[in-house]
Amino acid sequence: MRIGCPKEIKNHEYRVGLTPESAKELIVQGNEVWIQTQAGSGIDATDQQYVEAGAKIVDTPDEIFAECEMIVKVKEPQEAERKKLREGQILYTYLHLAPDAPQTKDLVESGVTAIAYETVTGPRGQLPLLKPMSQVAGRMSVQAGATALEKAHGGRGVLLGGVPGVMPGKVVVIGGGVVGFNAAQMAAGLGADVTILDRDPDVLEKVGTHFEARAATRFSNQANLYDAVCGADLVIGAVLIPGAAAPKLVTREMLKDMQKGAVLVDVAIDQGGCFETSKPTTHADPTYVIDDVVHYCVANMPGAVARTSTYALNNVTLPHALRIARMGWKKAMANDPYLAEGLNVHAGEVTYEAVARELGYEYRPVAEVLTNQG
Ligand SMILES: NC(=O)C1=CN([C@@H]2O[C@H](COP(=O)(O)OP(=O)(O)OC[C@H]3O[C@@H](n4cnc5c(N)ncnc54)[C@H](O)[C@@H]3O)[C@@H](O)[C@H]2O)C=CC1
Ligand SMILES: CC(=O)C(=O)O
Ligand SMILES: [Mg+2]
Repeated sequence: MRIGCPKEIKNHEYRVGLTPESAKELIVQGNEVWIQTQAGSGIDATDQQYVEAGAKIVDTPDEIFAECEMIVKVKEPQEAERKKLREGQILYTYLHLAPDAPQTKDLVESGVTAIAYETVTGPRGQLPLLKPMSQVAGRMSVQAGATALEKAHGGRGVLLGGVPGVMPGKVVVIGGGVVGFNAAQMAAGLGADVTILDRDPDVLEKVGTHFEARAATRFSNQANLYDAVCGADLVIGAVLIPGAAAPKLVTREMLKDMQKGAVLVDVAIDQGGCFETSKPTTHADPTYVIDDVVHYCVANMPGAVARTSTYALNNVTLPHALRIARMGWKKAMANDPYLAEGLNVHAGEVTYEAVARELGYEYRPVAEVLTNQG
């Protein structure tokens, strides 16, 4: 198979879909790999390293989108990239379609076969292709929140760990999954006063057992959320209903009762955000203030630590890429129901139920697509 990897074009996105090492694995298996010149510059991977791995360097994304059977990326295709997608082509990347009607429309109209990293599952229902980036974003969320809490950045002027004789900052983490767990680890490590809310009793048990006295756990209902959020210095939004738009758990109304200069970091922004007042921001201009509450809503947080993130991402995306290249996507999915969960759009139809429901498309189950000949 001819596989192409364009340079990412989202604001301050420095990751790359394929490292030179991953390109080499695909090439050793008999595939052709085309890399856009400078695609790896954000992680200091040179064109020469890709050439040594056996890849071909091409000048423009146009050549890649026109000639390659599978496109491997990191972020959802931007508008300019979507215009280049073709029927029958495989797009393998993060998509986050439920809150993104224009992207979904373009993918449907292009006829592309779009596999979303974030909805590929694992044997215990986990999201293994989302996990490493959630680990990164969870850890970064505390750094981002700590910076935003500084007075010069609009925050309350609170040091999360406090100092001897002064109370630490209060960190509230909504959602105790991968992002939430990693955020709590960082916050507790700094010595902050940490509370984790979730509505899944198993998650509450897991985080409660892990953190013991270093973090409190609370069931996520409206009363507990209100109480925790209004007393917080830093709130981290880390909820997920896989493939669906995030529920709005902190309303505009609640901001008025929050502390002046408190910070909301909405990691769930890629699924539309879990605070009513969230709107996507960029690394170039990451925060804005509403009702004296600082909002940080960067949708590609791991892009800022591109080196760590690219290698962590490639570790989990490459095995599936190798299988798709070896067998074709249909056979690879027929052999692996967890990969099949990743199919979001195929040949003009939406094949992921939560996305279809959210955006009003007819849902075409993947099983039907896979049994269809051709
Ligand atoms: N902004 C960024 O750069 C990045 C964003 N993310 C996003 O972060 C979000 C969280 O991802 P993960 O932690 O991997 O998901 P996860 O599935 O591991 O955890 C989500 C948790 O939210 C909980 N939850 C669901 N509804 C809830 C509610 N009403 N109240 C409290 N908890 C609730 C679930 O029980 C689960 O424990 C996703 O939207 C993901 O795409 C991930 C990586 C980077
Ligand atoms: C998961 C995601 O959206 C990211 O890593 O940018
Ligand atoms: Mg206020």
